[in-house]
Formats: sequence, C-alpha cells, structure tokens
Amino acid sequence: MEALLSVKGIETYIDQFHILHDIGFEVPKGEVTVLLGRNGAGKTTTLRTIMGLNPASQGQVTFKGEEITKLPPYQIARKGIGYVPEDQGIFAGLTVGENMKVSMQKEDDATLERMEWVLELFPDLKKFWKKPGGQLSGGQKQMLSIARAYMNENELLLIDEPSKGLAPIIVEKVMESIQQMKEKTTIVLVEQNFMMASKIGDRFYILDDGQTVHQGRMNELNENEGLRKKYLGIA
Ligand SMILES: Nc1ncnc2c1ncn2[C@@H]1O[C@H](COP(=O)(O)OP(=O)(O)OP(=O)(O)O)[C@@H](O)[C@H]1O
Repeated sequence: MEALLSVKGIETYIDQFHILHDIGFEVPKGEVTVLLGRNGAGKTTTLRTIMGLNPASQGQVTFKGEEITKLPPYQIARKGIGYVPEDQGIFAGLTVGENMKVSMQKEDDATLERMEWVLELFPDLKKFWKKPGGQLSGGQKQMLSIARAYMNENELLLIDEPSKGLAPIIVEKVMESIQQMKEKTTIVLVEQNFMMASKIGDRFYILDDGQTVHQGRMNELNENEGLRKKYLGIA
C-alpha cells in the first residue's frame, strides 16, 4: 500500500547547523505515526521540514504521490496538510471565534460542518468563543490550535507535542480528542509523553541525533524495555 506521506533521505540545515541526517519514514493512511526521541533529537525540525518551514537541502517529501519538498509552506498547507506547532501559533489579540475563522481556507458547508464537529469535541471553545486567545488556559490554547487545523479539509495532521506543559487531566482530554480525530484523519504525532503516545500510536519511529534509528509497530516498543531505555530514557 502506498503511504500517504513518505519522507526519504532528508538533510536539513538551520543556518550553518546540520540538524537532520538522512531522515526517512512512511506514514500509512488512517494511522497515527508517532515520532519519538529525546530533547533535541530533531522531531520538531522534521515536522517543520515537511511543512517547508525549514526546507530540506536534500531528500524528498512526497504527499499522495506528489513531491512537495521544495514547495513554500502555504502551498503545502493547501495540499491538505495541517500543522499544529509546539507553540500553538494562536493570535493572542483575536477571539477564539476569530482565530478559528482566520485559519479557514474555505467557508463552505463542509468546513462549517467540520467546525460544528470540532466544537462538540472541544466545548470550551464554544463557551469562550468571544474570549481573546491570549486569555485562554494552556489546555484551551492547545485545543484551539488543534481545532483550527482540523477545520480545513486536511488529510494529514502534524501535531507537535500536544501534551507539553499541560496538567495530566487536560492531557487525557487532548489525547481523547486526537483519538477521535484519528477516525477521520491520518496523524503524525510528536510526543514525549510515552504513555499517551503508546495509547494512540499505531506505529513509531525513533529519532536520535537527527537520524531515524528505529521503527516498528507501537506494541513492539511497549514490549521492548531495552529500546525505550536506550533512546527515550524511560523503562
Ligand atoms: N533555530 C535554530 N538554530 C540552531 N539550532 C537549532 C535551531 N532550532 C533547533 N536547533 C537544533 O536542532 C536540534 C533539533 O531540534 P528539534 O527542536 O528539532 O528537536 P526535538 O526533537 O523537537 O526536541 P524537543 O523535544 O526539545 O523540542 C537541536 O540540537 C536544536 O538545538
């Protein structure tokens, strides 16, 4: 089966620093692929390279069989890839509703339907519709950031560490919502919280020092304490 997204032989530099070395992985349609690895392993840079924000100097990123490696970020987004960055990218001065609307690529029935669905999923966003984004809690910001990416007709979502800085109970909620989204969209998830990653991930890739060093089905990693200790520092 052809992967929805395929990343091959990626080399990425940020200024003079060579950050990614021969990164490669495949994202099958309908699954959650988790990128794991210690701080600084290159997970965020990998997502930014896919989005064209830190373009690769070598290698290929292919989405639905089409090479997108050299496209600018806005064109990559229009191909159907949504990005939820680690810093959430919310407009602090705009209300929740305005944040949602400003990210809509279309205002057709399908988009409005997806917005309804996502507001059911995150009732807080409905409740605080008129509140400025800057006044939301960390968890609410995370939900807004995910909701925005979902509203467009994206076939793939790249979600960077949605659990970062959130209280465990909110992490549960965010993860539950991602689990529901999984039924509608393919997801690449960067996640340090291994418990959560292992619950919702189907497949994993471990990054270490800018390289992909291991891959497999999530249950294989659940059963492999040695691998978890070596690359993730957890038992
Ligand atoms: N703007 C930058 N300039 C120079 N080096 C950078 C820059 N951004 C990231 N790096 C370096 O690239 C490497 C990979 O960083 P990246 O943020 O992709 O890792 P990560 O696996 O997502 O880590 P974390 O979990 O800490 O976010 C790190 O060594 C980091 O210091």
